[in-house]
Amino acid sequence: MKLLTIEELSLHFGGVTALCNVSLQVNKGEILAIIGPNGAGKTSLLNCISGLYRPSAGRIIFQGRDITRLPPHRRAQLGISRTFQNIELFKHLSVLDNIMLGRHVHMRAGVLSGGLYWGLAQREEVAHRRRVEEIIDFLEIESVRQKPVGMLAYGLQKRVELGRALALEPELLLLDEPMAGMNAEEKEDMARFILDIAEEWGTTMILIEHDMGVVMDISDRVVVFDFGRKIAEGVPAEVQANPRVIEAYLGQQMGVER
Ligand SMILES: Nc1ncnc2c1ncn2[C@@H]1O[C@H](COP(=O)(O)OP(=O)(O)OP(=O)(O)O)[C@@H](O)[C@H]1O
Repeated sequence: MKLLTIEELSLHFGGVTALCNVSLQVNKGEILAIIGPNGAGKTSLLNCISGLYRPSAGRIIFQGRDITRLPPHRRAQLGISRTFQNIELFKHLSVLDNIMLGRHVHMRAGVLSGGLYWGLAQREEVAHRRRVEEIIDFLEIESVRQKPVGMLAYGLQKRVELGRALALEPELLLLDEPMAGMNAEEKEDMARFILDIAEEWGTTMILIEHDMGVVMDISDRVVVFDFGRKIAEGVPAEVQANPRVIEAYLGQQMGVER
């Protein structure tokens, strides 16, 4: 079953073509990896899906609904959540509070109604906290839950960012290089969490990743970008053996000049 359909998407920045006529489909429950050289358009695609960028042409259909013109917060309400290439957290706030912020789309009691109907606001707060605690347990960060995020090691901060994105209870989770800058052990942990999210919650994920070992291990399908165009897609083994992909990207990764 299709969760997301991208139809002939293009995105231009002045004379730069970030995306050119890209079409792809994402099935419900799958882990789709996006790979390609630097500047290929991978982050631009995620930005178009989350609503940060408005495409120059094309359509984005999520759960049968055209979301191309919806602002980011409406897409979040529909169940699209993301992490960023560079960690976007409030460094001085605790792990718990940062993840709690990810619940905002589910909060009904605003400041005013919270004051008027204190009971409702309090009940809501308790329910949200319970959910956040579950996520903290799931990500195995109980021991640092009260610590300011800025004090944590980089790998743990990345995990907190994943927690904030999960707090939205997304249908579709967009992960922009979730393992960038991590050591082997941290990468292994992150890979395990991604697989567990898919298994426990059935969350569909699109992930940008440069580490081919990780891509091969955890993704159901791989889409390859080069110069803003989709140049290949398929199951990991298929893509890895594709001569065009080897020329554009994998050869480069293995130290072969383009
Ligand atoms: N906000 C922007 N303004 C101008 N140009 C941009 C902007 N965002 C992206 N681009 C350009 O669009 C092209 C695609 O960039 P994008 O960041 O999507 O590539 P990428 O595949 O994610 O690269 P990387 O692996 O380095 O993150 C690049 O040429 C980039 O310079």
